[in-house]
Amino acid sequence: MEFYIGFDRALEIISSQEFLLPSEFASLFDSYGRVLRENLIADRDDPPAPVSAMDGYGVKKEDIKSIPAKLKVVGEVPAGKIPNIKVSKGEAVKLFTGSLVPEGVDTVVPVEETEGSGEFVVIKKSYPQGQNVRLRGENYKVGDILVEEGAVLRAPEVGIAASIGKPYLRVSSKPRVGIITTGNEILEPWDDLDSISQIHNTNAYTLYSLVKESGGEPIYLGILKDSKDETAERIHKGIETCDVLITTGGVSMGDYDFVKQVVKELGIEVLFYKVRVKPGKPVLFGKRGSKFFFGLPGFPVSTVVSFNLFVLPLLRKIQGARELFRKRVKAKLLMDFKRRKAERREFVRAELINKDGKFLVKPLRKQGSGVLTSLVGGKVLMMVPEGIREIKFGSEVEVVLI
Ligand SMILES: Nc1nc2c(c(=O)[nH]1)N[C@H]1C(S)=C(S)[C@@H](COP(=O)(O)OP(=O)(O)OC[C@H]3O[C@@H](n4cnc5c(N)ncnc54)[C@H](O)[C@@H]3O)O[C@H]1N2
Ligand code: MOO
Repeated sequence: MEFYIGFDRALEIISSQEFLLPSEFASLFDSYGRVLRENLIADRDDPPAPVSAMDGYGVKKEDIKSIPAKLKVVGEVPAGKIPNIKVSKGEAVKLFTGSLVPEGVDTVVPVEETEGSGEFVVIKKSYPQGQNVRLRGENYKVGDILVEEGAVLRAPEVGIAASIGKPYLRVSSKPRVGIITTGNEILEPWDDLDSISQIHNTNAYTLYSLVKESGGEPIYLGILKDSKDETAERIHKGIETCDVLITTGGVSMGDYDFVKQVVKELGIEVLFYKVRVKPGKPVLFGKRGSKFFFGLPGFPVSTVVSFNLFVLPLLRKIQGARELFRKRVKAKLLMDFKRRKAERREFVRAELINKDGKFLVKPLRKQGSGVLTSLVGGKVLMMVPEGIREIKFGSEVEVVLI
C-alpha cells in the first residue's frame, strides 16, 4: 500500500488499472454520458446537396448587384422536395429553410429583405454570392470520423449519431457503482431529525448524481451505522454485486472508523490510502480482482471533490474513455491568495468568470469541507500546487472544471 502520496502519483495508479468493461448496444435514448466504443463515421455528405439556410428567395448574385431588383418568381421548392425548377437570369425561386437549392441559384435573400409576392418579387438588399446557401458537406463529408471511439457521449455526439442514422450505438456497459454512506448521525432526507446531533444524508445523493453523470449505474446500498460487523457485511455484499463500491465517511482517525479495517479483512488490496490534496486527504483506493473500492471522506465537499479527482477517472478508464480527467483551463487570479500550510495540493472552490473570452477566477471565502453551499451554481476548483503559500493577484492559475 502507498501512503499519503502526491496527487499525480494517485492519478498514475488509477489510470494504470487495466480492467475494461464489456461493450453493448445502447439506444440513442440511453446513451447520454456513456463512453462510445466504436467510431462514428459519416455515411454521406451533410448536407447532401446545397440547401437554403433562410426562408426567402433564391437568386443569382449578378441579378441583385444593383438594388432594388425586380425578379420574376418561377416557383417554389418546399423543404423535403427535389427541385424541378431551373432559375435563369432575371428570375427568383421561393425557398424555405432546409429547401434544396435549385440549379441556377447561388444566393438566398431572406424574405424580410424582399417585397411583394406572387408573380414578381422586389429584392431590397444586396448579399454576397453564396450567402444563406449551406454547401454540400458543410457539416461533414462521407467517410469522415465524426466521433472517435472512447469519446464521452454528450448531446452533440448523440445528435451526430442520430444524423448518420444510428439508432443504436456500441457503448461501454454501465459500471455498476454501489454507494454506501456511514455514520450514526446520518438519516435519510425523508426522515425527521429529532435531535441537533442528527443530519440528513447528503453524500448518497451527490454521489448518485455524479455516478449517473459519469455513465455508471448507481446502486444505493443505504446508510451504515458505526458497527464493525454491519460494515463488514455490507461492504462484502457491495463488492460482490458491483464493479465499483464507494463508501463515504469512516476513513479518518476516529475511533469508529471501521472502513479501513474491514476493507483489509475482506481481502481488498489497498493500493493507496491518503493523498496530499485538500479537500479529500483521507481517500482510500483498493481493488479485489476486477472490482474496485473507494473509501471517500465523509465531509460533503470532500466527497464531491474526491469523486471528481479520483473516482471519475477510474470510471472513465474501465469504460474505455480516451480522456480520463476533468477539463482544466488557465485563468487569471482576481485577488491575492494566501494559505498557512502548503503541504497539500489544494483545490480551492472558486467562481469562474469569462470576460471577453479570457477566464478570470475568484476564490470563494468559505472553504470548509462541510460547506457544500460553496459548490452550488456551477463552481470550479482552482489548483494551488504543493509548496505554494501565496499567489499574487493577476497570476495565471490552473482551474479544474467540475
Ligand atoms: N485527528 C484527525 N481528524 C481528522 C483528520 C485527520 O487527519 N486527523 N482528517 C480530517 C479530514 S481532512 C477529513 S476530510 C475528515 C474525513 O473524515 P471521515 O471520512 O472519517 O468522515 P466522517 O468523520 O464520517 O464525517 C466527516 C463529516 O462529514 C459528515 N458526514 C459524513 N457522512 C455524511 C453524509 N452522508 N451526509 C452528510 N454529511 C456527512 C459527518 O457528520 C462529519 O461532520 O476527517 C477529518 N478529521
Ligand atoms: O481532506 Mo479533508 O477532505 O480537508 O476535508
